[in-house]
Amino acid sequence: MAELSLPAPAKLNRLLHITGRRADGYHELQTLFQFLDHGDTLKLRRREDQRITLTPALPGVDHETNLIVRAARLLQERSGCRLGADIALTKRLPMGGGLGGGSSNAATTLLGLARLWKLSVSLEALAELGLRLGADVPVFVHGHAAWAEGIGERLTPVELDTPWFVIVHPGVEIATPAVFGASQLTRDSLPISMTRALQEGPHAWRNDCQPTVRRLYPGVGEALDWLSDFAPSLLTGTGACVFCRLTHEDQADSILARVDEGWHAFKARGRNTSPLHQALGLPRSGR
Ligand SMILES: C[C@@](CO)(OP(=O)(O)O)[C@H](O)COP(=O)(O)OP(=O)(O)OC[C@H]1O[C@@H](n2ccc(N)nc2=O)[C@H](O)[C@@H]1O
Ligand SMILES: Nc1ncnc2c1ncn2[C@@H]1O[C@H](COP(=O)(O)OP(=O)(O)O)[C@@H](O)[C@H]1O
Repeated sequence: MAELSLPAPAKLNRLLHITGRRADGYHELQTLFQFLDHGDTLKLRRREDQRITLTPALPGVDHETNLIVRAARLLQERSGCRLGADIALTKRLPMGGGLGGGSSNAATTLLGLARLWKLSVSLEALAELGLRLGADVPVFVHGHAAWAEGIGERLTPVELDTPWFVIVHPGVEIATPAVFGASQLTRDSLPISMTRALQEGPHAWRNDCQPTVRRLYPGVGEALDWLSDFAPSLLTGTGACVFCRLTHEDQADSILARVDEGWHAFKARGRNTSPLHQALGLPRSGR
């Protein structure tokens, strides 16, 4: 096998609490991650030399800083592998949208190249490597919906409801550090147990970044208000995407038919097993 075509799915933060701030400035979170059956696609082709090529380039992202290239290089270094890859990216996820597209691209690169280069490396080791690229990478590597703590790397697999979602990107770019650096951000939510969060259920779930993001980016507030007329809506991650949960696909279709022109919107189904793991035929992660 010299070529693989693999999904890099989006994630949603179905709940996100900020419970503290570490000495290094990173924030302690409690969050529920779930995947969507919508995302980017990576085509990976093995090279016999060590070059990593990527097409097309992403606007505003240098080749060497692209998370796909960084993930490939880390894996070469960690494994001592002398092979390379030509990588073609079909980008569907908005960048900086809170859907974890960059992190998911990195995870797909790690798992895909490990397969293509026939490396014997555990998911645990790949997740550790991935964490160096971003706090969200480990959940994409492990591939199961999860309750996450720490900065998002301490994962407990969970089974969540798998409704339809409508996801709206209000055309606003949000840099994660800008939200985490905001003085008004709530950083002292009381930690709750995973059991309690799951018992309370989706109607009680909130995102602690939402009030700050609303204040800093009025366009996100407009999208939240608009979507909330159809169903309860939340911000994912630090935004800019907002989403609502629906029982039937036709409800999603009727919302999509009314979306504002300046907004990008799509429907997707929640998935507790990552489409990446399904495509690779991996058994459910044992953690
Ligand atoms: C908030 C979350 C929730 O899923 O999602 P996004 O909205 O970015 O997708 C993530 O934890 C984001 O993870 P990720 O996007 O990988 O962030 P990183 O690259 O590790 O961090 C970017 C910057 O955000 C801040 N940061 C990030 C994570 C965290 N727990 N505390 C932080 O303070 C730091 O300033 C860091 O330098
Ligand atoms: N392959 C990649 N895909 C998306 N973004 C990338 C990639 N490589 C680097 N980045 C950078 O990471 C930032 C965060 O991207 P992304 O993961 O899509 O958003 P978020 O963290 O909000 O979910 C982008 O704005 C971009 O500068």
